[in-house]
Amino acid sequence: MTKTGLLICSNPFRLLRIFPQIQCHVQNTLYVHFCPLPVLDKKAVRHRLTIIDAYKNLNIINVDVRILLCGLKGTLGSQIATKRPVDVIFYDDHIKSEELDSVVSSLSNKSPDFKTVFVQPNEDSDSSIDMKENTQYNKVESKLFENVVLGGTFDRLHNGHKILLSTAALKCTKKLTVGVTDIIMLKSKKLWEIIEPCSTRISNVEGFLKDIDPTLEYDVLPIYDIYGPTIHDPAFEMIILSEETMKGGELINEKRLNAGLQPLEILPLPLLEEKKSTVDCCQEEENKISSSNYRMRLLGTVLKSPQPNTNIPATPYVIGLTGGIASGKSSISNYLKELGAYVINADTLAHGLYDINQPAYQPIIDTFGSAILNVNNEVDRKKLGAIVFTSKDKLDQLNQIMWPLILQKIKILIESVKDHNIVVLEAAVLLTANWQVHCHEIWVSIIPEVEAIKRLQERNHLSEIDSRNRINSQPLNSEYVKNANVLFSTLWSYDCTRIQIRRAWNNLLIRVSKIHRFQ
Ligand SMILES: CC(C)(COP(=O)(O)OP(=O)(O)OC[C@H]1O[C@@H](n2cnc3c(N)ncnc32)[C@H](O)[C@@H]1O)[C@@H](O)C(=O)NCCC(=O)NCCS
Ligand SMILES: Nc1ncnc2c1ncn2[C@@H]1O[C@H](COP(=O)(O)OP(=O)(O)OP(=O)(O)O)[C@@H](O)[C@H]1O
Repeated sequence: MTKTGLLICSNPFRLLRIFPQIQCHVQNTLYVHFCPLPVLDKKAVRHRLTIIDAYKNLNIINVDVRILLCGLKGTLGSQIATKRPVDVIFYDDHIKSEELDSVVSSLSNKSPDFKTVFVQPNEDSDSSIDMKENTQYNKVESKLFENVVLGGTFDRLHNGHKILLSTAALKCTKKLTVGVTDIIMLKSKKLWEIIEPCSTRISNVEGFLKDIDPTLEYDVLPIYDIYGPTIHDPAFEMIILSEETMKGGELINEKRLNAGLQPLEILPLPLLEEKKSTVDCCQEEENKISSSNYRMRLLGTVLKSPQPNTNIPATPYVIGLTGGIASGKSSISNYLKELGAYVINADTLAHGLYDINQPAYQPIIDTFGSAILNVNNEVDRKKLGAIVFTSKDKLDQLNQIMWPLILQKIKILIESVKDHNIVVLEAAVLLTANWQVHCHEIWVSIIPEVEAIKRLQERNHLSEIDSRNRINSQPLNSEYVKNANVLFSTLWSYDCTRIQIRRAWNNLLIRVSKIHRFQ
């Protein structure tokens, strides 16, 4: 298995018959270079369109495919400068030996021990229509523009993004501007908390573009509204949009006209559909290839590797499960219990401490007065909640009494666990109380604030204001996510929650068994 491959292909229409032959030999990146095609004839235009079909059908390979544009554009200069060093050069049976030699010598970034490997397409027939021409794209005429612009979020660059960017680069002859949405524009998106930082997305877009076509000038910049620079710059001539963002294109042109600028020519591209797998995939995923689907698939996986915690015993392995109010922690720990974990619930421990004769009883009366008792002289948690969730000082006072007592109970319980390897410590206050130091890893559940309010109104019969007060007494989702080794969201169906938990549990068992093997 090699990290990076370069496939020299004689004809874009043969790609799909060649890919299966080489996918098992490449681990990370596969560059594709087409031997130069005649420029500006009808066939060349069709070949350009084939890029769309190629990326569309390449989901089968789990590698980062990058189709180099120099062969298609006829702009091959003296060098093919890939960002990553090429370990293997594959070439098909129509590539002449002098063409192979020419590409090998013009490839500037090769591993010292690179190899060349001949690939025979899958079947013997020499059909050149392996990828059916997509009539949808035949409307795209061959007109080229000096200055092209497009925008997007570009989280975790996928084939849909690659089509947009490649089409823009193919239509462009001088400067390509890409607006990348800043995080402030994204807070209504699904799982926005794990969208890559804007700087990472910018550098990924720039890196991809420079890789596929180093001959153009690029300006990849953050944007803070849907317009970015499009409404001020007279130089822009064309904008590439996906079907979903057509409305944005119309708004841009309205503003341009109002500012006395030429409207942009609009090239809309259809969204790429994605076939859903029936296992290990939430049915709520979107039918198109999308970054939100990618983010959903990260739920239950390790987002950040846990660092060994040598301050606590290796066994039992303690997972701190936390997240905002009503984020589904109890549902998650119930399922983890079914899977074999020992669950400690900090809320339940706290409740027990309020009983008459238990250590919190008297300090609570001393601090909050006997008005918080009910007719049976028991602590009325509803009354206490109404006081502490509307006053930060009061909540701090309660925490100062309760947290050391709860922690004492937690430690005793963890020490007493004999017949379980994995303990789940469920606590909304895990991070604020600094109890993560008693855990080996942190698992976090998040839901959007509107959903938390809805659940608190339904489950706890709280008013919207009381719900907000409770939410505001806890860290923001983004704060929880920063600390998460594994992330869940219970925003969708119970089935979807279970898929995430099974994924996390299966991975956890592998991690834990490795740790125990090395002891
Ligand atoms: C204030 C109290 C009496 C309200 O009791 P009530 O039965 O209405 O709520 P319950 O205990 O089930 O808590 C529900 C949720 O409120 C949130 N919450 C509870 N305590 C806190 C706190 N100190 N800070 C922030 N959020 C909290 C959590 O999301 C919790 O899951 C109770 O929550 C409490 O004793 N809190 C202080 C002790 C504590 O920190 N417990 C939480 C351990 S995770
Ligand atoms: N897909 C889902 N997975 C889990 N819980 C869900 C889901 N959909 C809705 N819920 C509901 O969300 C509510 C909150 O769940 P749960 O009680 O597990 O949250 P919690 O984080 O433990 O709350 P608290 O912070 O109050 O202890 C419950 O009423 C639960 O039924």
